[in-house]
Amino acid sequence: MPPNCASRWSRKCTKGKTGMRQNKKIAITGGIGSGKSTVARLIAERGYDVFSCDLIAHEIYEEPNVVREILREFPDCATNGLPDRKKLSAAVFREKERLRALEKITHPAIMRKLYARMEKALSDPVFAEVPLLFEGGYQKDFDGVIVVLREKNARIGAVAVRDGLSEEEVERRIKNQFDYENKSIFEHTVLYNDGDLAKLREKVGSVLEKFENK
Ligand SMILES: CC(C)(COP(=O)(O)OP(=O)(O)OC[C@H]1O[C@@H](n2cnc3c(N)ncnc32)[C@H](O)[C@@H]1O)[C@@H](O)C(=O)NCCC(=O)NCCS
Ligand SMILES: Nc1ncnc2c1ncn2[C@@H]1O[C@H](COP(=O)(O)OP(=O)(O)OP(=O)(O)O)[C@@H](O)[C@H]1O
Repeated sequence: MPPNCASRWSRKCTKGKTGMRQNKKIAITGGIGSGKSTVARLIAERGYDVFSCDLIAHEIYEEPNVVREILREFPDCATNGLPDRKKLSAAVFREKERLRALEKITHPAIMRKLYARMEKALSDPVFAEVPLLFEGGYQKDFDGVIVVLREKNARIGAVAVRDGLSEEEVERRIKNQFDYENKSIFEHTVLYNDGDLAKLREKVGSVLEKFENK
């Protein structure tokens, strides 16, 4: 089924106070390499609209306002007058304060774009992959949250291979993320990515049933 096709879902969008269509918004989150994008793809395959903050995070580097602010805050991370992702990455993942400064610029721009897209989405529910949901306190803006959990060594190995990073570089990113292993996440829908892709597909099916029947 093509993405954006909501026709097979019997659930109709409800109307809010403004009379505007209101679709239920579900965030997909989890640590680096946990399988968020894979889960997002499996959900999209079933015809739901699914957005990705990772993709939007790349798009905003085309926005003149964002570029200007990043260059002002990180003049040492430019190449040919534009923000250089490699230099930024080397700077921010080593120093929490610099990461917070970058996020202060990027997160509002990312979330603005995401909310605008979700408002226009056709499917109900609509999903969004939001890697830094808890770090940014954005969970309150969603009607539901799916937390994808995967064993740490499997995450590190998969990301190192996928992105050509060293295991130390992956661990550095994990250290800057929400501690899914020690924090209470069990009020949300937890999806354990602890098997092969077929098993994950099955689990995604069960989770979707839960949201369809709510
Ligand atoms: C620092 C940047 C330039 C590094 O770019 P690079 O191309 O090397 O990595 P990329 O963007 O593909 O991210 C790879 C992975 O790193 C992790 N990561 C990215 N940003 C962050 C962050 N702010 N905190 C912790 N982990 C992060 C994510 O798991 C992500 O999937 C870039 O990640 C960035 O602009 N980050 C700030 C925007 C942001 O917070 N993005 C997260 C999605 S909401
Ligand atoms: N159950 C699984 N079986 C085999 N490979 C998997 C499984 N889940 C995820 N992977 C692989 O692990 C890697 C990381 O998964 P994915 O990209 O979905 O994670 P992510 O949480 O979106 O990562 P990031 O935070 O870096 O964006 C990918 O190469 C993916 O194909």
